Amino acid sequence: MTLTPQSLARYSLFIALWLLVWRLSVLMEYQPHASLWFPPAGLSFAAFLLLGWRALLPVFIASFLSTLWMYWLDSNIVSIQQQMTSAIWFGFAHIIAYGFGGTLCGYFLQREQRQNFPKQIYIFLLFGGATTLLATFSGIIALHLADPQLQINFMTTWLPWWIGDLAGTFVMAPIFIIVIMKIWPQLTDWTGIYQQTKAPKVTSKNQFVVKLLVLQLLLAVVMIADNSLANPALAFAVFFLSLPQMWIVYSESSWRAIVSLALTSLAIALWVGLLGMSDSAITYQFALCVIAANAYFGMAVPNLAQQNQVLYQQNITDGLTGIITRQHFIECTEKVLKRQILNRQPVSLLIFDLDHFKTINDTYGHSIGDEALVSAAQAIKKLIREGDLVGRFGGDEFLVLLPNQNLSEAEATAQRLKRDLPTIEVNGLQLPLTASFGVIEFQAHEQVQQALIRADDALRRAKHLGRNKVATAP
Ligand SMILES: Nc1nc2c(ncn2[C@@H]2O[C@H](COP(=O)(O)OP(=O)(O)OP(=O)(O)O)[C@@H](O)[C@H]2O)c(=O)[nH]1
Repeated sequence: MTLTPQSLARYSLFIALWLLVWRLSVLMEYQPHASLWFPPAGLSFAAFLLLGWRALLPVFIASFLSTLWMYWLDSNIVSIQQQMTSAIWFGFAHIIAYGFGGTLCGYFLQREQRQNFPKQIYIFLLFGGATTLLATFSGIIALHLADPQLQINFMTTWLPWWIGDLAGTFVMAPIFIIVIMKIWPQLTDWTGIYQQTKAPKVTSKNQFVVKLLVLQLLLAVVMIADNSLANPALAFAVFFLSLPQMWIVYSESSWRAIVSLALTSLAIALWVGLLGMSDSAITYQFALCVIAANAYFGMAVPNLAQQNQVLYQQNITDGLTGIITRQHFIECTEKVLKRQILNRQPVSLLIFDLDHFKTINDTYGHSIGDEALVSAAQAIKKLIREGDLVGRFGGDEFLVLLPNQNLSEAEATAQRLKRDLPTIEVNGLQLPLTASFGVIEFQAHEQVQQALIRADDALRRAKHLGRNKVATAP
């Protein structure tokens, strides 16, 4: 790693941000060694996730300085040597857990990029949960090593510690990932994760603010009720927050959903601090983690819907010619038939096959053959009416559905298409395409498959008649 003035400035900015976030968290300490909400955990996790081992030193320095800052804020006088020892132990405990968990999480997330968004979410949640748990244990061990005289009740310490780190990581790491990408814009590999989580439709800022207000109002009602009515079960009403949060997830961009989660988590911490509700703090933080995890899975839904749409389009479109596939043509035909039967209108079907197409392939090569197929499909698309349908039957055979045309009208259409088939240019030579056509009109209650068989018979007759002909079936 070469340290340029620019990278030095970036690392310094990161350390300053870490300390600022840390200061905000310790304001919400509700139990010795446990912040109600510990966003620096999210920042360290995000840093290792994106920067890998390059985050080791800056995270260590930030954690080291925060311990010294804590001693400075604390009125207890502790020797400088003791302060340094604690700072080193805490720094190590922090970087071991977050370095290991965050870097591994980053590795697995990058492997999954652009492929499976729900899988990326559970990788994030799994590693986030395990890393914060590891950080809790390594932190408590560091606490003991830093001052063996300190009486720590492990059983009452680990859960509030873990849940604070967990909330800080689950809720804040996604925001910090974006912040870190702003500090290190060259981390472009990661922008894909956010691009693919964009909701298809984004509402106005005002609508978003209204949703945020509803969320905050509901939180205020729960908090005040929990504080004023002597019923501990009321704290569980905080799970209702998942309703407005999911409303935001489904109707806003992922960025807004993430911002809303961060604001809610900050508001919960502030309310608990303001009303002195440390007894229910854990319930609120657990609820927040569950709401955040749900919200991330919810974000995958618009993304999956978009992917589905793309797959559906690929499924119904012929890759070469861009017209619809045989299967989709049949499905559309079934729908048209139902409508036309109701309206008592005729429907006709053409099937045509390019003449001596094999010779084109054999003489000029498959790419010229492909070009001929594309030209034929595009030309037919232009020659038919808006309500007509053209599809590829397979190979060099095409289908055209003609609603509101009876057999003689459809025959005339086939003659017109035959006449106007395109000419392709090969090595400066003009090569006119010709085709043979089979035409039928749907009979009452006739199934599409039966109609296709009749049209194919007519096509074969057109071929036998010498090609470049139109044959009809009665
Ligand atoms: N280039 C290209 N060729 C294809 C494609 N699909 C099928 N073919 C070829 O199209 C040819 C179809 O030939 P046929 O319809 O059996 O016969 P033909 O030479 O057109 O003769 P007639 O239909 O009897 O006039 C075969 O040589 C296939 O290999 C494709 O997507 N691209």
